Parts: sequence; structure tokens; C-alpha cells
Amino acid sequence: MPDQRSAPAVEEGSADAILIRRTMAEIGPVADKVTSYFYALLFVRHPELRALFPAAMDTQRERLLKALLTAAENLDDTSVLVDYLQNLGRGHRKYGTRPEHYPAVGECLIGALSRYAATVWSPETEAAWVRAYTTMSQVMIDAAAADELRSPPWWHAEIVTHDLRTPDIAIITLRPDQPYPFLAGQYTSVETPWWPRAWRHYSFASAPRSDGLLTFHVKAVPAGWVSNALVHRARPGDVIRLGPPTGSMTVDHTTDSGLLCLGGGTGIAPIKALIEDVAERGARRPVEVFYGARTDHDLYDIDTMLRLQQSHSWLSVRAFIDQQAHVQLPDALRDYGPWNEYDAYLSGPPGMIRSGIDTLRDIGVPRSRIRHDSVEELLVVGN
Ligand SMILES: NC(=O)C1=CN([C@@H]2O[C@H](COP(=O)(O)OP(=O)(O)OC[C@H]3O[C@@H](n4cnc5c(N)ncnc54)[C@H](O)[C@@H]3O)[C@@H](O)[C@H]2O)C=CC1
Repeated sequence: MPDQRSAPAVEEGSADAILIRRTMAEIGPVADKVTSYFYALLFVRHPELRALFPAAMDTQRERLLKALLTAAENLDDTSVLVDYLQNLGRGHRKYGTRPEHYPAVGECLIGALSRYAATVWSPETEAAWVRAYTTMSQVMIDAAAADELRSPPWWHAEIVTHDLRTPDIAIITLRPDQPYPFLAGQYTSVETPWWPRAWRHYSFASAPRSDGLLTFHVKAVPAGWVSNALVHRARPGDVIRLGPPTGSMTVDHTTDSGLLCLGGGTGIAPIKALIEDVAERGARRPVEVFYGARTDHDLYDIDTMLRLQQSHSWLSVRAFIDQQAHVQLPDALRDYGPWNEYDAYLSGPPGMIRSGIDTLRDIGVPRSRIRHDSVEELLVVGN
């Protein structure tokens, strides 16, 4: 019998969803151990799969757990879950994942969960996990197969310019080896030749261009292998790999509501892409940008933003520097507005996004009008 003590007072959802959430609640406090044990099982039982993963597994561990939690939380919300899994399936093509790998992963996952969620584990729980995993992996496999007909698993892209704007921020322009379709506001995953299979996310800093070139703003962060390689090692002529575009922080061109954009640090990159997108459509909708940084130095792209402001009467750019203003970026929103006719776009460190959401909700902006990339994904952005 499952242990009722660990179950929430009122449990809602399908029988399988309840059993799966109970397992997740049970493993929550020992999540690190579960993921380590899972990978140990996987690599011992299926050593041939080790080559699909990066040498350093730190970020990978967080990603597996995040995927499991997202799936468990949305088990009864089919459209959110299917969307998420299709994206995940398409994104797995760049790792070389094949349909026959899924059962091996499922078997080791259940092995790890049953060991660490022993008090709530039962034949019913196991059956619920087998059903859920089988359905979810089939969605990923089908999405990957459909994507094979339209897109390559990854793109090669050559660095054409590398502009070191500050000692730790570079603006990098790339030429993909074949057309790379994406929307302003989206992001992609990047792998460098120096750290094979370590993929990190970066937002596109420009709307799609007629010459097909792509731009990223990269800040080298402490212990960030990929970001340090891109800032300090990469040079024109080097070739990196890109995964497919993803993200829904895009402009809704079916309305002409204003855009309220909050860009913190290198989070200004996709905001610049959104401005270019609005400009290209020729719609004169108001775009209000709040650009924040900790120091003058970190406001590395202010000249570009001010130039854009000069060319577009509908654009307003306000810059905030923490050290001078003694307020954090989201607080600045309260002094302007009203914002209830605006769609809000948040881009920057996870803490800024979380507090930006709170501030906007607090001043009456509905959640449905607030867009940002997944905060969990951002934890592995830019490393
Ligand atoms: N699509 C996206 O959302 C993108 C996100 N990023 C992320 O942006 C970050 C940029 O890093 P840095 O330049 O070092 O940023 P940073 O740590 O220097 O902060 C930039 C701005 O955000 C504000 N801020 C930071 N933490 C906050 C918090 N907890 N509450 C309220 N405001 C806060 C600061 O006041 C500052 O104005 C990285 O974490 C990167 O992953 C970068 C590009 C795109």
C-alpha cells in the first residue's frame, strides 16, 4: 500500500497522475541521489550510451530532473505536456538519440525511482510510470521522426565576427551552413568544438536577416565552460553547432498592443530582436524598454539601443544601473505606466524574471500578457 502520510491533503487528477506526483514528492529531497543513481545504472547497463552525453554531467543532471518535474506537473494538461515533449523530442535529435534508446532510459529511470521512492512504490505505481513513460517517449519519438522530414538535427555555423565588448562579454556573428529559420525572441542551443556534447542556450540578438547571419551576446560566467570558450577562445573561422530554434517569447502580430520589455544584462539580446521585428512590420506600436545592469560597464549595448530609439519614434529606452539607483530593475516599472494595455516581455537572470513577474502581477498586468523563457531552462542558459 502506498504510504498515505506523504500524500497531500487533497489529491486531484487521474489515478496515474496522483501516483506519479507522490513519487516525485518522495524523491524531491533526494533528487541529486536519484539522478546520479539513474545515470550510473544507465551507463553500467548500456555503456554504448555514454558517448551521447557530455564529459561533465552537472548540467545534464539538472535537465533530466527538470524534464521529469515538468512532465509530472502537467500530466493531466495534455496540450502543455504534448507541446513540451514534442519540443524535447525534436531537441534530442542533435544528441543522436534513436527510438531504441528510450526503453533503456525508461528501465533505468524506473530502477532509480523505485529505489529512492521505496515507501510509496507499489505495483500500481510502477504500472503508472510505465504507462506515462511509454506515452511520453512515443510523443518524443514521433516528433523527432516528423522533424526529420523538415530539418537537419543540427546546423554548423561559422563565426564571422567576434567583438569583445567588455572583458567578459562578446557579440558573436555566425553564418549557418544552411538556412536557419527562426522567429525574433527565440533561442537555440549551442555546442562548441572545445566541449563536445555540452549544449547551452543563447537567445538570438537580431530578428532574421536577409543575409542569413545570426548574432548572440555571450557573457563568460564563472565555471561556465561553454560561455568562457565562446568569449575567450572562439575566433572568426571557428565552427560551432546549433540546435533547432525554440521559445515562445515572440511578438504577437495579430494585435497592435504595446510591448513592455525588461532586459537585464545580456537579457537585452532578444529584446533587440523584438524591436527589429516590430520595426520590420512597419507597425507603429509603442515599445518601452527597461534595460538594467549592475554597472556602467555591463550596459554594453546601450549605444545600439539609443541608436534604435533615435530611428524609431515609437521606441523608448530607459537604462538603470543598480549601483547608482539602488533599486533592482523590476522596481523601476512601478514609476511608469500604466501597463495594462501592454504585453510584457522579460529577459534576463532567473531572479529578475521571477521578481519581474511578481511586480507586473502586483501592478495589475494579467499573467497571460507576460512572456518569458522557461526559468528552469534559464538556469542552464549562458553557462
Ligand atoms: N531569454 C532570456 O531570458 C535571456 C536570459 N539571459 C540571462 O540573463 C542573465 C544575464 O546575466 P548578467 O548580465 O550577469 O545579469 P546581472 O546579474 O548582472 O543582472 C542584470 C540585471 O538584472 C537585475 N537583476 C538580477 N537579479 C535580480 C533579482 N533577483 N531581482 C531583480 N532584479 C535582478 C539586475 O538588477 C540587473 O539590472 C544570465 O543569467 C542569462 O542566462 C540572457 C539572455 C537571454
